[in-house]
Amino acid sequence: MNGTVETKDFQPIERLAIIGIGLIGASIALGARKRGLARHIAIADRSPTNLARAEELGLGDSYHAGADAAVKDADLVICCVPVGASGDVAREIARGLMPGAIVSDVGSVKGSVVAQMAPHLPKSVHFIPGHPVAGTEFSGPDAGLPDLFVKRWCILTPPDDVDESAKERLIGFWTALGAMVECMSAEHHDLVLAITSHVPHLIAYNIVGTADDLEAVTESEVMKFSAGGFRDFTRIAASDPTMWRDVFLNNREAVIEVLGRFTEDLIALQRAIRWGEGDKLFDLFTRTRAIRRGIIDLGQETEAPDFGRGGER
Ligand SMILES: NC(=O)C1=CN([C@@H]2O[C@H](COP(=O)(O)OP(=O)(O)OC[C@H]3O[C@@H](n4cnc5c(N)ncnc54)[C@H](O)[C@@H]3O)[C@@H](O)[C@H]2O)C=CC1
Ligand SMILES: O=C(O)C(=O)Cc1ccc(O)cc1
Repeated sequence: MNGTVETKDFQPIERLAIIGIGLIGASIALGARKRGLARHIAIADRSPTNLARAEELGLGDSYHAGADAAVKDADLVICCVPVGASGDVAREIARGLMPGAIVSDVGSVKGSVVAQMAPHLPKSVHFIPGHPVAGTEFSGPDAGLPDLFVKRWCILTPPDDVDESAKERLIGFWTALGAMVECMSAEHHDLVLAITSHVPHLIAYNIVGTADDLEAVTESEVMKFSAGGFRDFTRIAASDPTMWRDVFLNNREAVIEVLGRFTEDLIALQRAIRWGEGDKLFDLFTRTRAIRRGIIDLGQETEAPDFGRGGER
């Protein structure tokens, strides 16, 4: 366990309930413990194996097979399950929630999570969905990292009539975990993430599948001659199948919109290669190089730790 880090100006949460103790739930638990952000961390998971492992790792203070027991008296509840399970969790916790509690989540899709959860939650709680844009290709409680969110964005999608003090409290929590917070609508989030995360993951799954299906190239050749680009795709394509199945099924519209644009642009590139239009290729590659350099100038590539590789085990 890492030592406690002083976090100024954040009044600790009395009882933090984490529902789903996988990569993200465990990283929140470890990060909150390290920084003294919660007096009691209650953990629930429907997998007895993951719950037992969380207890072995000492991720929390109490462990519950049922989410309803974990949320009792909790002032902050964070749902950290695959997005397709959000509705089930909301239904399960609804009756146990304390009036005035903040209920949030970490799902990679927001519109569908709101549609699944909001109808079940009592009006007496503050529902403020969230998404830390940080992760790795690993899953389960062993994958948790206390500094996963440091210098990473966390997007919140508060409703228009959000209680401002509840919103500030949640922003304070994520900031104390080391994240930078930005608010936007759920719909906008889903479009932005479709292009920056969801479609890139789909491309990785597809190219690794295509390589695996190529009869003329053996699997050992793929492994042996993987140059940098392909290796990066294989890391992404090792991401959790349940989580990513749920992402695509729950962000259908935005993913299909972005895929349509992507396919058109790919066909244009195919044409340029077929007809030897080197200028077109050169112009695009020049434009994309500038985008990468812009990301580095923003400090998002050099300063943030590379958990993708560092966390490999
Ligand atoms: N993996 C990543 O890099 C990132 C994931 N996310 C989002 O975080 C959420 C969790 O992802 P991970 O932590 O990676 O997944 P994970 O697979 O590591 O953990 C999910 C946990 O939820 C539990 N669970 C599933 N259904 C449940 C239910 N109905 N009740 C209680 N527990 C249940 C599972 O047993 C498992 O322990 C997902 O919604 C994902 O979209 C967000 C940012 C990054
Ligand atoms: O491992 C990677 O490269 C990721 O992209 C991690 C990730 C996965 C899902 C998210 O919603 C946010 C971050």
